[in-house]
Amino acid sequence: MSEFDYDLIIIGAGVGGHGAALHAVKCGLKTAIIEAGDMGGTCVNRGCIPSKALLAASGRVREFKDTHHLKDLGIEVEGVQFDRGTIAAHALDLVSKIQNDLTNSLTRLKVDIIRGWGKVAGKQKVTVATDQGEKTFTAKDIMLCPGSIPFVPPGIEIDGKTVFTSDQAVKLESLPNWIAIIGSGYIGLEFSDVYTALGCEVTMIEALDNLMPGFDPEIAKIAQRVLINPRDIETYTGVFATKVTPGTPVVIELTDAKTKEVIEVLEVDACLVATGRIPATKNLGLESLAVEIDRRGFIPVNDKMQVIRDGEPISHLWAVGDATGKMMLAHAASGQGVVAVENICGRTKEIDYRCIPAAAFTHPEISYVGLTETQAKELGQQEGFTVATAKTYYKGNSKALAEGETEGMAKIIYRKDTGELLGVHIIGIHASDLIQEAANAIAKRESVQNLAFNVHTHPTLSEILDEAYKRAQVVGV
Ligand SMILES: Cc1cc2nc3c(=O)[nH]c(=O)nc-3n(C[C@H](O)[C@H](O)[C@H](O)COP(=O)(O)OP(=O)(O)OC[C@H]3O[C@@H](n4cnc5c(N)ncnc54)[C@H](O)[C@@H]3O)c2cc1C
Ligand SMILES: NC(=O)c1ccc[n+]([C@@H]2O[C@H](COP(=O)([O-])OP(=O)(O)OC[C@H]3O[C@@H](n4cnc5c(N)ncnc54)[C@H](O)[C@@H]3O)[C@@H](O)[C@H]2O)c1
Repeated sequence: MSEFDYDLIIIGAGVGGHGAALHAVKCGLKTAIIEAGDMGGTCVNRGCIPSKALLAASGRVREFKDTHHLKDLGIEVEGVQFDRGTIAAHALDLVSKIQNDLTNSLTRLKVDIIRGWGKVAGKQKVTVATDQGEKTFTAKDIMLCPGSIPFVPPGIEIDGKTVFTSDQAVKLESLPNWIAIIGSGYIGLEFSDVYTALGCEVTMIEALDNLMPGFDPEIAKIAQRVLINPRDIETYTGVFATKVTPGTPVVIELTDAKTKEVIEVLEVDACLVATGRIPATKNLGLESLAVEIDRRGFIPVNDKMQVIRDGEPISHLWAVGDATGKMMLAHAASGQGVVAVENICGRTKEIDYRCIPAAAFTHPEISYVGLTETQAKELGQQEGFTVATAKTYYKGNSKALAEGETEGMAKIIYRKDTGELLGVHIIGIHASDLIQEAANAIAKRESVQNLAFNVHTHPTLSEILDEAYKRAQVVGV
């Protein structure tokens, strides 16, 4: 008989907590998961799932509206009709299905689901504020997976109707004629894709000097040409939205990032605030173990996912997911969860962020894995190697030509001496699927010259990467 109620208690049933719980059961750990809100967290309820459902429907509308493209394939479609409410319902139904599947997968595996607000209450102890009062549980190990919430800059007022974050946008309650989107990151980009496909006019406001600052600059340039310029999108860069007042109209004060002077006041029908996310690490009881969150509120962890205090791991305390601030992605969260459980079971494992891919599910898509060219060059300077790149284009690929979808590029970044693949960046149709091959290669630290021996199916888009590996020139071997 164990001295603890559980081997593992997980706080937060988002994808991080869920991934960890499934792996814990597989490893024979008696596991409980605590959730105060919706089972499945952000990804299932307010993130990946509903946004991809909206992108799927709006992407089809965009396709059917592209009469020139269809005509080239010999197809004529007259007048595309869509129903906003049904598109919104498709997203909502999918959320409900996946939420149920996720909850059932836990109950089937006999993971105890405890509903309420969980807090660390000292070493190997948690309390939960349930509907029946506070309960205390002990566990050999505790894993924190509280996730993140939208960041709303000061001066911006959210009313949830005319000024909102992605939490409300995924419900697609209206299609404003003119919507301002603040931020040109993942959420800004994906929602500009949805809104423009469904006929809304978009004004995109980005504080930094370039749109999509998180992406490789060459890819961002193509993205601007393909995803922004031909669409009903007006853009501001180097400009902060310093004051946003909800209402009819929504009033937005724009301030130059350098001069700090108000340069314009916009009046629009609605405003989506997509300015990043912050960790949900308040009221978690971290002080009971003297854990100090960092300046931005993230829980400090090492690559084994142990929580760090004064540079040293705290025994039996783990954290994964958005709250660790490493890579705010669903699959990164569950990958971290698996790593933590492996270490809990005594098998040393470290997370390898280099091989975790990311994708924006726009039409066409953008994806990447590993280092950017700048990061690779910095590493090269530190470690004494030269970096090279090779690029291939969708317009040279038979499958892309057959589809009539020739906008796009793949760029590979590698060590010129050993050929080790360091990073891959893709824009074009199915970029989110194509990146996985590169992620697997980087995980094994494979070289481009070996990757070039892999035979790819013809005619497929995968030949875009095949061609890039073959074009790469390695001098050291
Ligand atoms: C619009 C949008 C689209 C996205 N699209 C993608 C995508 O396509 N691909 C992708 O990889 N990522 C995407 N993401 C990011 C992804 O949703 C997150 O990276 C992921 O949800 C993080 O998982 P998590 O488990 O760390 O946290 P969360 O999913 O935020 O889950 C944390 C859970 O913990 C609960 N909780 C918090 N504190 C407590 C407490 N003290 N007690 C009890 N319960 C608590 C919360 O209620 C929540 O349910 C998207 C995000 C957004 C907003
Ligand atoms: N497909 C996906 O994987 C996916 C999709 C959506 C969200 N996400 C995750 O959700 C997180 C949040 O997404 P996001 O798009 O909100 O954040 P982001 O960090 O990707 O982009 C935010 C952008 O807003 C800009 N910004 C910040 N404050 C501003 C202001 N006051 N005025 C103008 N611009 C401002 C920033 O410079 C940045 O470019 C991301 O980190 C991402 O990991 C992932």
